[in-house]
Amino acid sequence: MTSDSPAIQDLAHAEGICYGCGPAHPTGLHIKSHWHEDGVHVVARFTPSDEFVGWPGLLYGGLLAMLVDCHSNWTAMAYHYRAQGRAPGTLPAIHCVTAHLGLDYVKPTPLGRALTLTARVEGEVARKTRVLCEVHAGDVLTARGDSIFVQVDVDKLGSAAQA
Ligand SMILES: CCCCCCCCCCCC(=O)SCCNC(=O)CCNC(=O)[C@H](O)C(C)(C)COP(=O)(O)OP(=O)(O)OC[C@H]1O[C@@H](n2cnc3c(N)ncnc32)[C@H](O)[C@@H]1OP(=O)(O)O
Repeated sequence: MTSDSPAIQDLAHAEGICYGCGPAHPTGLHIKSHWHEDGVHVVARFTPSDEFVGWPGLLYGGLLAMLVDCHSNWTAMAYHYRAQGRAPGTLPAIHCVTAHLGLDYVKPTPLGRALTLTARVEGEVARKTRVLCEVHAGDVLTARGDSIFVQVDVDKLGSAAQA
């Protein structure tokens, strides 16, 4: 993993204020996604602190959904940039939103341990893109995502919310 290079979020949308992945959110999670050296997967690491507790010692499932949502979405966007033969941060910017978030909780996810999220596009990258994501705590697979992300014209998102 090329984690010493800038994250896709920092390259593509440094001013982003998404709670999960926006680099500019003052108190957000600041999820950072990087291409794996295999050129197929996009990887993020996150160590949940005790405030995100569900059952004692275990991660709250909603937080896990946030991690999978944001990382999978950035995986979709990274594939879009690559399919167009250009780097994140080049114009025009590419934006996707979650249409469907699918998540299986496979094993309890511990607090205080580094989680590794490994995602890839399944099938073709297109306006509607399917992303598979696995969450591991050490060697243990704790969650599996299967989600759909749709490319949008971001200028229309705000007006849609006010309609
Ligand atoms: C500044 C920016 C920073 C960007 C910084 C990044 C921030 C990251 C944020 C993390 C991600 C989020 O949480 S985003 C926030 C949560 N998501 C949202 O608010 C999205 C709300 N939903 C929508 O706006 C809309 O439903 C859309 C855009 C998803 C789709 O509407 P549309 O544009 O009219 O397109 P539509 O024709 O209906 O659908 C396109 C294709 O997707 C399929 N499709 C649509 N919905 C679904 C669905 N639930 N499950 C499966 N497939 C679906 C359709 O069948 C179709 O397939 P086919 O016929 O073509 O085969």
